[in-house]
Amino acid sequence: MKVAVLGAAGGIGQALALLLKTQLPAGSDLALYDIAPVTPGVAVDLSHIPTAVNIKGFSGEDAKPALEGADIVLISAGVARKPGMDRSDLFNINAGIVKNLIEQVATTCPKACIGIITNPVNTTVAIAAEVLKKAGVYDKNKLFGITTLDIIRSNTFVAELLNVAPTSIEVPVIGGHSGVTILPLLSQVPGANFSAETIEKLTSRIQNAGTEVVEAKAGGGSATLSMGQAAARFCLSLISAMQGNQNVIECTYVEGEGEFARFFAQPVKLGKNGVEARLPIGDLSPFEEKALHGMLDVLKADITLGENFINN
Ligand SMILES: NC(=O)C1=CN([C@@H]2O[C@H](COP(=O)(O)OP(=O)(O)OC[C@H]3O[C@@H](n4cnc5c(N)ncnc54)[C@H](O)[C@@H]3O)[C@@H](O)[C@H]2O)C=CC1
Ligand SMILES: O=C([O-])CC(=O)C(=O)O
Repeated sequence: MKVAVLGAAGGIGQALALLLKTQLPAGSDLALYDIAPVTPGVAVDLSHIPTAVNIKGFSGEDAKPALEGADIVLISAGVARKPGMDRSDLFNINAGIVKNLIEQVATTCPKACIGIITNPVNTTVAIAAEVLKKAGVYDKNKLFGITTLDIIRSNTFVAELLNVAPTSIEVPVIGGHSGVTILPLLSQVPGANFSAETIEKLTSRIQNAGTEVVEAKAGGGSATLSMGQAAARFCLSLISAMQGNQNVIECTYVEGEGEFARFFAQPVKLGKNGVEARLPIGDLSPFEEKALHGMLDVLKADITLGENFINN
């Protein structure tokens, strides 16, 4: 199994690389790529950790040496938010970065599963899909927007309120990955009978948790360590499913049947070739129904922006 991390010298990339170096199955290969010249050094640094994971670092304009033979490609290359910015403000720079990297994926490892972390995820995933389609290698079961951070945040905040172990909670989060498009399904959490007021406040906190970190870091970036953990969880789930484990389920932003929007975060069953089945979102409370229908214009516009970036 080979995993390539693109953007590996960044805040997320380094945290993710550390977690993968220590948690990938024995015998795995881990390739780190970033335009920053420090990247081979990040790999040398991590190579001193005694795990059976082979690690190599690559820098410069060419991502292909890192991508050769990759089974999974995780992309966090790009710029992060500063206070006062919205995720959509990152589009101008990050759209081109994702386009360029996905073009290299399409020619070097077209069968790899791809996890997009770079914001705005609602849009960058659409960009990736259109680039892969143009290259004739798009497989909608192998392209994921990584929304796991929304899930782990929800788990943490709900566990705090219920005063239970954080690891005992699993909140499904559907929609997309920005503002109102992030919809935690709190009504589906067993044992959580929150009041309407608590649900409203908690939903809003989860939707704005990225901003909570951006403001707390006061100009020094956005969530990196929790995102590293979230991406590592997603990657390890995917690997587990690719290796034949059954019933590996994660919420992730994928192209589905288009019932709500072309791309939509929902629970999926992962398997040997990426998405094995898209699972129903289940019963929604009236509050969640309203929020779901309220988000769709925003989500669809985010997706169209990405599609037009490649096709117009
Ligand atoms: N999906 C999610 O839930 C989350 C997404 N993010 C997003 O992840 C992205 C990365 O965030 P951080 O790691 O904090 O930023 P960072 O600035 O610490 O790291 C980004 C890295 O990308 C590299 N890079 C820039 N252009 C590149 C290119 N053309 N090719 C290769 N590498 C390139 C930079 O050299 C840098 O090392 C941002 O867009 C951020 O908004 C952040 C948190 C959560
Ligand atoms: O808020 C940001 O800019 C980074 C992000 O996506 C998150 O922390 O959820």
